[in-house]
Amino acid sequence: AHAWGYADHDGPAKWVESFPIAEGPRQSPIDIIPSQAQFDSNLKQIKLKYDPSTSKGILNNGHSFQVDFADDDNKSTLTGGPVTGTYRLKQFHFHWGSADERGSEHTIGGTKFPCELHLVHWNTKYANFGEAVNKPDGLAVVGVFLKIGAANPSLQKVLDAFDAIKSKGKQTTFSNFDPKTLLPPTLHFWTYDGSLTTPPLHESVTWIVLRDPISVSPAQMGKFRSLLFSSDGESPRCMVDNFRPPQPLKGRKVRSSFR
Ligand SMILES: NS(=O)(=O)c1ccc(C(=O)NCc2cccc(F)c2F)cc1
Ligand SMILES: [Zn+2]
Repeated sequence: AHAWGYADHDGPAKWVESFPIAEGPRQSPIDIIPSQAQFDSNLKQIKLKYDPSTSKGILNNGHSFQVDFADDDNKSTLTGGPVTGTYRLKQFHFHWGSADERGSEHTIGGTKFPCELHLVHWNTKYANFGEAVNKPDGLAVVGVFLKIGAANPSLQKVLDAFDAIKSKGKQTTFSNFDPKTLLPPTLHFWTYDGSLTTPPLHESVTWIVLRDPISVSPAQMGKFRSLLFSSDGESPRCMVDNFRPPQPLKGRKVRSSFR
């Protein structure tokens, strides 16, 4: 079985054994070097239209936790930015560290953030997520950095559901949540062609990494670290450091929507 994780025995350095694309030409995440990004005046603003009624549930999948959305119509979509057509919101999830000095997947000039939010969207030119997930233009993921500061009330709504999803496989309903409340004040972004940052590492993602972070308090980061990788009955393993380190750029260009 393709059991993978973030420990020494099954972590990012080992993924290539089962997923050779781990050494492919468009792997994610990357280190974004702002001075080497190319401003592209043809990049449109990204338009995120999210309907809170599409939020369904929250699940601990043993690698992270995710909030899932109904994606049977165009109620919650991403358009504009670097993408053509309409991409539907499927889920959002996070990656975080065991301490505030690490946790993000993308880095900015080598700077790591304590946490990174990923809003996952699939291209409606394909029938569904499963069809889109391995196509070169199949997915668009918006990445948002979290920076230590004031407690984030919108994030707190998500964290308040954690008692019901502490261990792997647990899920509960999560209704009427508006992911727009997790976005920073401006949608300036960097964009590049990349991949899923977890196995199967499909090279199917147009990455849209927002320049501005949102806030998270130290106590809220502590709540993230209270989740477990392990399922009930197994010896408890704290869900921390569930991030892949930056991968080689291999000649790719990173474009910016801002000067
Ligand atoms: N961190 S990220 O934003 O790059 C990322 C986003 C989505 C997925 C995912 O959906 N995985 C499960 C999954 C389910 C069905 C089919 C798949 F290929 C698959 F990867 C993995 C990583
Ligand atoms: Zn992710």
